[in-house]
Amino acid sequence: MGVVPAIELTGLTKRYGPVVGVDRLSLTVGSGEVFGFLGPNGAGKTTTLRCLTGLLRPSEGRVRVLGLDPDADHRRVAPHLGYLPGELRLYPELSGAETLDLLAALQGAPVPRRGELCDRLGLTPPILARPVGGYSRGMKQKLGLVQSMQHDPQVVVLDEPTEGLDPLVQETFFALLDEASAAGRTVLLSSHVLPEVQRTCGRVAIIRDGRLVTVESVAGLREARARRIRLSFADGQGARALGDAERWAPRWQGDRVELLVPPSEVVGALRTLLGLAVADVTVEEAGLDEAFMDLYRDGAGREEP
Ligand SMILES: Nc1ncnc2c1ncn2[C@@H]1O[C@H](COP(=O)(O)OP(=O)(O)OP(=O)(O)O)[C@@H](O)[C@H]1O
Repeated sequence: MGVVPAIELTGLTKRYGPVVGVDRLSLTVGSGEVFGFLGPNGAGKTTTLRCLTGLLRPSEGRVRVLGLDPDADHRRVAPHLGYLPGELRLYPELSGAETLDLLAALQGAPVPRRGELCDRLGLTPPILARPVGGYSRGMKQKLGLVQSMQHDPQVVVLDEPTEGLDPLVQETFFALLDEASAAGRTVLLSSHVLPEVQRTCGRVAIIRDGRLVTVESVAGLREARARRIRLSFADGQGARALGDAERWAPRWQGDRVELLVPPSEVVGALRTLLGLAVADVTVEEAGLDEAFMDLYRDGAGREEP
């Protein structure tokens, strides 16, 4: 497919009557990327993924998967696209194997990876022979993962893929993502689980209220994250004036104070603070989840209309 991006959204807008699910979202994801899609509840993640897989028609804007319109060109896109919905609905009376056959027919492609994926995820032939109505939540999720990759698609779209999976199976899933990326496949992964995103994704987009807040590399987010400076004072006087350092929103607990300071300002902050009667000081990186949380909460960098 040459230089055609695996996924390209241009001004994607989806309205449900008066409710705007996604608002002018533009995003490009290249081949071989494992791309994270994050945002608080109701941010528009599922809506975006449904537009990407041709299940919803955009109100405005353009969606391209491998250069094709997944709505108008559904039959051409389907063999190259895998999708795990957030709420997988299955026919309870069909067996696991019949379910995979049915979904393969909809994908319109051979399923060269089905056996290997079932093996690795522990879906044995006796399990696959049972009706899925009797499957546990984790077993259903595994079946969902197998169907999303059984036809070895170029682009895999996963909505909350590790829901219900035990930690061992999650490790297998992470290995599958690494392998997919190494093989030049593209994975778009919507998730609320920050360590999972940190572990698997190269870049992440954060959306909020249907709008793109930021697109960042996970490494970039890590570098930009604030440093946590903790100071303690030995004289038992509790909270006191911190001079210039007040602007980093000090949080006091008795004689100890904590500040979150941008990396470029740490040295200046320490100069100011160490002029006070400090008994002890530590500086450490704040967690990546805090960087995410700030973006979730504030919508930093969000464009106004
Ligand atoms: N079928 C629908 N009819 C009306 N409004 C809808 C419909 N589907 C989604 N919405 C609205 O669109 C917005 C985005 O919802 P969406 O399900 O895409 O969010 P999400 O980011 O996937 O949320 P979550 O993390 O809770 O799954 C919400 O305000 C939601 O109420």
